[in-house]
Amino acid sequence: MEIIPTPISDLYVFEPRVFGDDRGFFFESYNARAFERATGRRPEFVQDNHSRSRRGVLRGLHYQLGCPQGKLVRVAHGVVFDVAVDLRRSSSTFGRWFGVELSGDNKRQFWVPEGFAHGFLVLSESADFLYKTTDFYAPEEERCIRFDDPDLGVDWPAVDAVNLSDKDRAGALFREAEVFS
Ligand SMILES: Cc1cn([C@H]2C[C@H](O)[C@@H](COP(=O)(O)OP(=O)(O)O[C@H]3O[C@@H](C)C(=O)[C@@H](O)[C@H]3O)O2)c(=O)[nH]c1=O
Repeated sequence: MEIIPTPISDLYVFEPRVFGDDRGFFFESYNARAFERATGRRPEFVQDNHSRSRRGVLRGLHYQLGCPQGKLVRVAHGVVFDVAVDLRRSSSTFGRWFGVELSGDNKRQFWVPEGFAHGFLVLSESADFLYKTTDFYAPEEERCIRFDDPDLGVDWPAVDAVNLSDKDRAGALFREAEVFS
């Protein structure tokens, strides 16, 4: 597994070693030892999630204020632009975002630890998005920041139309959002 550091501390992109042969391919989609070597952590993942979205769907930018979740995310089929925003006030990169293309072809994974907001935009006809989380879903703790917040200025790839849930359309401005210490 290749570890690709990012300009934001604790945020990593992983590229697994893929073994292809005439049957197809094999790769380890999670290995606790390799994860610990890369991040210095061996979290207990308690939930695995899978969503499917059409082209132009944008889910985010989401986080849980209480019960914050670290998320190890990947795409099994399709292409997305995946974004994490540092919401840790004490961080030197507070308010900065980082984005990476994740696809069924590049098999890249993105580790988004607790203290970040997370979202993605689907660039292919559809995308199957899979992720492991370090805490359980806690709807009362869910928060959403607008994907197009002017202070964050995330440079999303252009799509014909962005498809948002009602919840995400009502996302907060970054400057008014509750964040982490
Ligand atoms: C996230 C989640 C949703 N649900 C339910 C609630 C709701 O009825 C339905 C759809 O929920 P949402 O619209 O919140 O799903 P979605 O917009 O896909 O939410 C996800 O977005 C990405 C970007 C993340 O980072 C995730 O942590 C999560 O917030 O699924 C669960 O039962 N468990 C869960 O863990």
